[in-house]
Amino acid sequence: MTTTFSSLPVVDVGPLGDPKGASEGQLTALSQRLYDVFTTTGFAYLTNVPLSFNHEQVFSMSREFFALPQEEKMKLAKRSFRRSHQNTYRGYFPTQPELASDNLKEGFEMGPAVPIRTQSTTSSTSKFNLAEQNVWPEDNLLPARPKLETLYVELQILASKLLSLLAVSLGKPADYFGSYLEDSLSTLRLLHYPAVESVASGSGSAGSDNVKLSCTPHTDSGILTLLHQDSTGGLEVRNSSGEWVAAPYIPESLVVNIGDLMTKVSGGRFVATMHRVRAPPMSASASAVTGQQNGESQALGRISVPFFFEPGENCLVRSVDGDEGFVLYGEHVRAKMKTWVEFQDDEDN
Ligand SMILES: O=C(O)CCC(=O)C(=O)O
Ligand SMILES: [Fe+2]
Repeated sequence: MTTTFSSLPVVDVGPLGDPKGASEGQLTALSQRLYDVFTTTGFAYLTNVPLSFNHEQVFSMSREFFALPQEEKMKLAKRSFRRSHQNTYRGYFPTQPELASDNLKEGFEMGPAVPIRTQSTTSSTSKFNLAEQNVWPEDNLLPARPKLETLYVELQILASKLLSLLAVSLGKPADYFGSYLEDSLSTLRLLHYPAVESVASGSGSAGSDNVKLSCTPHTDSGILTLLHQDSTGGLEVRNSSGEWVAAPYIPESLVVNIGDLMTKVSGGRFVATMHRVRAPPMSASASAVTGQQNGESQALGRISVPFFFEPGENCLVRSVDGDEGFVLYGEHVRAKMKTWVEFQDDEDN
């Protein structure tokens, strides 16, 4: 159950990056701490994360992508946006102001760089190929590509370390989630929320319900999300009293949260907490996509970079209590996609 928290807890995961390896005592303490936060808030900040890129580097990789001319981004559009394209799951999605003005975001999604070889058992009737290869801009239009690929690998390693700790916290061996790593489909998503004209800077309190949103209230559908957010702010998390609690920027931290499927896996112990993102005001200057112009920072919105840890398509996902049957991850994600705005078009999934 979510609790009536009024701020998100901070978890120092420094020991995970210790080159000498974390001690047994440190791992036990971290495992217990993660259990505590995921059974109460379902959300936390992670500090001292073992990644080679700092925030400025991550956000500049992302800005590099969004600063590409729209026609270059549209060359990478998923098939729901460009019928002639082959890519269905990876690639670019543009903003959809008509379909979803309260979900105003453009994004670029990448999966593993190494091709997935295992044949899917869930794809025969679906038009989505979850195991498809990444798409990238031509030539040297995106020099950040190798860094993004490295970031992906490092986030996958961090997620797998966190999963080991969670397994132990649930009374299972540290390698209990090993099968989730096989042909894992994890997604690194670059998101840009354009600034919205009608939003005054600093308007409305975090608790207010009457606010303009750029990402509607939702729970994440999968296992675990690791989020880089820039200093614009706007992420809010709902507590058990229904209040929206601000999750402001903490320099160099990642936000971590539990997805719906992990709630099932944990036998209902871990909570997938509802969250939303407020529309960035025009005066937000943290994440100018095109950078400095005439010496002034351009107010172009918010950048965030969620990494969704996803098992392989054929992974059997079941409760640690062994009492609820199982779901194939591929089936789970295909069912969820029908509800996501960036996969909507006029055909069935
Ligand atoms: O941009 C954010 O801070 C959150 C994004 C998010 O919740 C999502 O993509 O699932
Ligand atoms: Fe989310």
